[in-house]
Amino acid sequence: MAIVVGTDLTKTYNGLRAVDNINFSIERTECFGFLGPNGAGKTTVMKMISCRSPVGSGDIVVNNMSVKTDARKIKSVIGVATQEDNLDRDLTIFENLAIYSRYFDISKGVAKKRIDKLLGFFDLTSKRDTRVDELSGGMKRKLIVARALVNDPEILILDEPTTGLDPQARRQIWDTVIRLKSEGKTIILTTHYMDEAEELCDRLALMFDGKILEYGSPKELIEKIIGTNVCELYAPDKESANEISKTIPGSIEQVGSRLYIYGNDANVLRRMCEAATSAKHSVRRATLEDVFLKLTGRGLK
Ligand SMILES: Nc1ncnc2c1ncn2[C@@H]1O[C@H](COP(=O)(O)OP(=O)(O)OP(=O)(O)O)[C@@H](O)[C@H]1O
Repeated sequence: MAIVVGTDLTKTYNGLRAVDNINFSIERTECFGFLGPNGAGKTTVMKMISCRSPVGSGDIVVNNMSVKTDARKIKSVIGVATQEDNLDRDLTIFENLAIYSRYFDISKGVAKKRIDKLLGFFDLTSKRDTRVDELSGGMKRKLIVARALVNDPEILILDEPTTGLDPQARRQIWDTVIRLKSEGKTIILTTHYMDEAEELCDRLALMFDGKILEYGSPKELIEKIIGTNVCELYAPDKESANEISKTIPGSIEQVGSRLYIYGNDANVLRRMCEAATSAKHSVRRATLEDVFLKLTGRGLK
């Protein structure tokens, strides 16, 4: 059953259509991702879902309530881990969480129990009384996610949860998302990392220039738009890539001197490239990055 439904959603900033007539439906307890490059409109959608920015036109219904009329109630069922670090740097981890819990009128006793549980869950108990200033980037990010859970929301929004983190801290956030999902939370996340989207998301909306280009599970999207494999071919220059592309049948994308040749059978792809040119090439499994490249002519970065 859908828990969040966006219909004909548009948002314009000074004439710029940051979100351009999109439709989406997020199921209860799934992890749904908005994947797209910088400026695609992902954060703007998150702000509208969480009632932090009014919808331009169209509507979003959360738990059968419209963001236009029921913002207060919707805010009580959503937790938001924002992209920017807006923690209070002079306060400790515990104080940051305790202050936040007051916005939701949670009694001191309940808040303390919930915070202690969250600190355990996020492996931050030993840092309970440490000031935010003294935490690593990964710990701060975990604290931002923990803070989003203080009101025990049904829906957790994670806006670019791992941008700028090292691989180990990234993995910790991923494990946390997987655990929260298994506990029944609905998770909505934005990312421009295709590996993150593939690892965490049950379904995805691929966003570009304010629009949703495609919608589905990572596997469905890859199979539908690319197939199973990609041969990446490195021509000496753009002109020769152009010439080579004319001799290879099938679905091809060119970016400068590089050709991306799509197909299902790795051996067929390899033989096709070998027959066409002596230029260096390699065959690998298709990814969401390939899907983006094919749909937009550019990558996610
Ligand atoms: N408050 C604002 N005022 C004016 N323009 C805005 C505002 N917020 C976002 N925009 C513009 O809207 C577009 C979409 O921005 P948004 O932050 O939603 O994209 P994004 O996909 O989340 O990008 P990123 O990955 O960089 O966070 C961009 O062109 C951005 O400059």
